[in-house]
Amino acid sequence: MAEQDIDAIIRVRDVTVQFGTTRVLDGLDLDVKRGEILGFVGPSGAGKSVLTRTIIGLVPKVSGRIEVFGVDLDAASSSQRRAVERRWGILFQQGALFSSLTVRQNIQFPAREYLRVSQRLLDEIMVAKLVMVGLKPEVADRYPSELSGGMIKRVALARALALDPELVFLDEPTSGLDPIGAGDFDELVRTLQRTLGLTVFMVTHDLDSLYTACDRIAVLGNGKIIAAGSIADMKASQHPWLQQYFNGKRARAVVA
Ligand SMILES: Nc1ncnc2c1ncn2[C@@H]1O[C@H](COP(=O)(O)OP(=O)(O)OP(=O)(O)O)[C@@H](O)[C@H]1O
Repeated sequence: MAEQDIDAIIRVRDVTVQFGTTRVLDGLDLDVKRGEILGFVGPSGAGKSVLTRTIIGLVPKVSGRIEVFGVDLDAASSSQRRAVERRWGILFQQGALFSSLTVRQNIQFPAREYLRVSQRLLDEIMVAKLVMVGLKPEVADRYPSELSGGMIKRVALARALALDPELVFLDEPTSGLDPIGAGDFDELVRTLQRTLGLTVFMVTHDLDSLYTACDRIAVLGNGKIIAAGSIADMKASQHPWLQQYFNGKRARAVVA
């Protein structure tokens, strides 16, 4: 086995997904390496969320193979699958929090599902995670409707971190935040990734996030990865979508 394969926390091979006759992913290959923040971009509707949901097993694939932590999730037993799920955390784009649950209940949700521990320990874990994402323990008994957009994202991140994951999926984590809030969130993700040694798979449209938070970028187009590499690689690409995205007006605003 090649060394880069050993370091791939997520390995996607020849994956095809379609809905009815519409093929969204078409023989897609992608590696996410241990300890990196991979920014996953592409045109709206290209299938970024579909790939994320396919990796975590929420969308069935027509063909192909996906390994997470070296485990082929199709071949895994339910207990092996649960063991893998226990090692990842997810921040979904929509419905980031359960609106009928308090912050405390939201953050404790995964722990209740996967751990058999006392309420006291659950509360300790919850407070530790709130502090980790820069929130005060006092927000624990508020409902999502009583929080700002930035606080909701932070609570959702705290919930994603509840089980001390090694891998985190973030689906457009900065969408809906103002540029300062988004910048703060990027910095938080970067800091947590460094201190906790996380591997992060981040779907984003946010050019600032790609510049400041991501180690590597993969671009989805026509159901496949059309480019993967550094910002410099993206800017040097002759692909029309990459040219427009990384060298267009908005890109210049970011680097100016
Ligand atoms: N459950 C589903 N049933 C049918 N079609 C679906 C389903 N989920 C996604 N699609 C279709 O798959 C395509 C890719 O959707 P997806 O949400 O992954 O795009 P995306 O790249 O994440 O877009 P955006 O950047 O706008 O969030 C879209 O055409 C979408 O309508």
